Amino acid sequence: MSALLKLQGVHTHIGQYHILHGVDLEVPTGQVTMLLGRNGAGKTTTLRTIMGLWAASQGTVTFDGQPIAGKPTPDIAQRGIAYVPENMGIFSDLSVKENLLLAARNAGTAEQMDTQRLEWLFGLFPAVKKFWLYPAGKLSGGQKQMLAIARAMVEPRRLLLIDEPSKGLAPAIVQNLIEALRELKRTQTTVLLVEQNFAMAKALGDRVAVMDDGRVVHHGAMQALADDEDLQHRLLGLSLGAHQ
Ligand SMILES: Nc1ncnc2c1ncn2[C@@H]1O[C@H](COP(=O)(O)OP(=O)(O)OP(=O)(O)O)[C@@H](O)[C@H]1O
Repeated sequence: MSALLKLQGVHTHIGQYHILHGVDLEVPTGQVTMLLGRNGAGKTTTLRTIMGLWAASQGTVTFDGQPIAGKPTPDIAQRGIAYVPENMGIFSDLSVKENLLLAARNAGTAEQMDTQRLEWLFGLFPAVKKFWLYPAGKLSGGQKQMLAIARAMVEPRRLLLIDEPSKGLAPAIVQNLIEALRELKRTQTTVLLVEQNFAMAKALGDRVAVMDDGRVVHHGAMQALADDEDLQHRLLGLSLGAHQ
């Protein structure tokens, strides 16, 4: 399986702090790769470094065979990478429709949005259709996540980076989100998904990379980690049965 995205020996400094210490990571085409690890392990910094929001001080980032480290963020986005940050970047006062329109670079009105694509997104995220004319701020936490992901996908993308979509959501809502992302997975979109919720990771991941202290300390099949409670405990500090 070829890697759509590859990081080799990536170091990132934020000001005087040395945060990433040589990250090696491969994201295979058409699969969901989970990026796990304890708080502060460097997961968000890795996504931001891929997007060019932090500059890698050393190492290479290759997307579709082309080096992208050091390129400006709009250039990286233009190549087909979309980023859904943890705070989602939704405009609360604008309607769901307006939020989507803003993300559609080539559409000035809803009528100009690719209708087939819009229907596809409505199918994946029914809340987006249901609350089309509502202010986005009125949506629940789970619905906002779905809107944020729909925004990232309003134009065809080759790689989605999603940062902890389950954060702060009630378990029933997490379940809805898992269902929606399962649908997305069926479309073979390539996804790199940061998560702390192990149930979500198990439900969605094909591959997994685990970070600790600014490095990837484990990578492999998600199923192998899901089947190995000792390894989960060692890598993630999960107490047995927790987060399941
Ligand atoms: N803007 C910043 N300035 C200084 N240090 C930062 C900054 N952003 C992150 N860090 C530090 O970098 C380290 C990695 O943070 P990062 O957010 O990448 O971790 P994470 O694995 O995503 O964790 P979390 O799940 O808590 O978000 C942490 O020690 C954090 O305090």
